[in-house]
Amino acid sequence: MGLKKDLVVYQVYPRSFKDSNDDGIGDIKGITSKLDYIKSLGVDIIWLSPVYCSPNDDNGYDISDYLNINPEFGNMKDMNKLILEAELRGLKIMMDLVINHTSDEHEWFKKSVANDPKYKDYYIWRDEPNNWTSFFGGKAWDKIGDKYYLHLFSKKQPDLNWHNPDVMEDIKKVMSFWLDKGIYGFRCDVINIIFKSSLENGKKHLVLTGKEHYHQQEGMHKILKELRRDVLNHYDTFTVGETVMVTPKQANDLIYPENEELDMVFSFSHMEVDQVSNKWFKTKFRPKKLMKVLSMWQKEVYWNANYLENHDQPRSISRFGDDKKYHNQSAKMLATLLMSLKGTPYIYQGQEIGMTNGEFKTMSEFQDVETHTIYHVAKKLGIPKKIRFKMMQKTSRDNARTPMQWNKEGGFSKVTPWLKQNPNTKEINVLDQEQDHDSILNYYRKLIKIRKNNKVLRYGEFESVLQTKSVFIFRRFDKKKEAIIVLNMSNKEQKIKNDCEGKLIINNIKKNDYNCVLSPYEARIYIKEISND
Ligand SMILES: O=C(CO)[C@@H](O)[C@H](O)[C@H](O)CO[C@H]1O[C@H](CO)[C@@H](O)[C@H](O)[C@H]1O
Ligand SMILES: [Ca+2]
Repeated sequence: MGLKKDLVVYQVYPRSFKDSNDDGIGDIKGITSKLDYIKSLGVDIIWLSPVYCSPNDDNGYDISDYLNINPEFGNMKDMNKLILEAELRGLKIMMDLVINHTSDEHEWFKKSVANDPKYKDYYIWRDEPNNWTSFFGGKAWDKIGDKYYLHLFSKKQPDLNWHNPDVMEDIKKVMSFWLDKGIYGFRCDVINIIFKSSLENGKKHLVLTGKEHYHQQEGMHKILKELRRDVLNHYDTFTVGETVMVTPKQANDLIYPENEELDMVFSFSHMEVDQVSNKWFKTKFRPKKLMKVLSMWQKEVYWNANYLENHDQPRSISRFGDDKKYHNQSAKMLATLLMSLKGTPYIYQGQEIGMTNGEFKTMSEFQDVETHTIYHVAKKLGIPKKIRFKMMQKTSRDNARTPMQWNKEGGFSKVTPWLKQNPNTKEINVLDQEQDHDSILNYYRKLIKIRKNNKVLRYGEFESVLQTKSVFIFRRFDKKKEAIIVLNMSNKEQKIKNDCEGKLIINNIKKNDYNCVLSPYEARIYIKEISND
């Protein structure tokens, strides 16, 4: 995979990044206007969440035309300019490939409903639904005319029928279209559920009844091999799969080079350390659980796609850190963790300045389809109003989607944004942090530079050294060098047995003496030569 392993990815959620035409919605010209900022972070690839035509039932993850740009975000000319201007700055663009489903307003679905001979089997139709349930809660089937169609997400996101070779051919054309435009690769949305082996009833579960019939099926591997052989291998590409409920073994099956499928996958185990049974039932965060899960994936998986945030998860500082008293220290501690793990690091917009969860006061302030459908399910389950609203405040994906905070006033748009801006933009914003040498933003820049200048942090093996209730120490090593990463993941001072050896190359708390007492959320990286005598 060569140099791909060196690259750092920055995820942009276009709707919330930068509005260039004062309609309160982020757009492509807005992203182009911030390319110098993105470049200044030291990242190499921009992952763009969907910018294709979409009725926005699921904010673009419901695509009605794969070959055209959502007018809310601009047009193809704007997109070509973004690709060109990025290239001029040595930045690559990765698109979101959403091929488990389309929008119900996509031509293919309209023709399928109309029983057009070519398209009638582009989707999954049945006379009677089975008992499968949707990722967004509720049943996974809806009726049009006398037939039911499957939708594992919202009812406006009908699943494509991947048993149909015409679907494969059309998706190959979509991928080639964008690669011919100079796109560097794809983040493949829920790619390990696209092949439904059978439509039998599933074993009943609180969430995702039926998953055994579509999760990680053999047919999926065949599809990925064909897309690799017939499209991706004809270009220099980078692919990462979003693979829900994946195990380390299943991840390796998808990414081992000899399998010719994907370069890496996003797993979810570390995103489930503060919940019971599903993401809506949150529990107290115990750092040791995160240490354990991350260490297991570091040890068992060929190459990891490391992330702590994305557009579907609440902000990491509000989950795993302290977004008040120790905002600066804990954001930097989490940054040190992310950039020191073995694998490709993904930074989500706003994470580099320590953006926190949103400040939603009423359900009407939430825009996310999943938040509203789950709130409805919680109501039907008899969960009291106050509790179910608190659940949404903690778990809603909108926590990650509040407008990017460019300055004290916000700076995302001159008009009221599509989603409530977090008033703490007064304290947490790019402009202030640009000018503050000790800011989270400048700490991320230092970390990314250190990772680029230290091969051991990019390719070194991983070994966990210490995991206590609060302290995580691990090492990265190769034949010549060793890096020791020391993290206090708690808001209390912690003592570690012995002083760390080697040269201290970065730390997040200014002190006179870096001894074996770690301040709250303290982080350190030491590097030392390995002597072979
Ligand atoms: O976050 C999730 C799992 O905990 C789910 O909400 C999410 O639906 C799942 O991970 C799949 O996400 C992807 O596909 C969805 C359907 O396209 C889209 O809503 C998400 O934004 C996307 O990341
Ligand atoms: Ca706009």
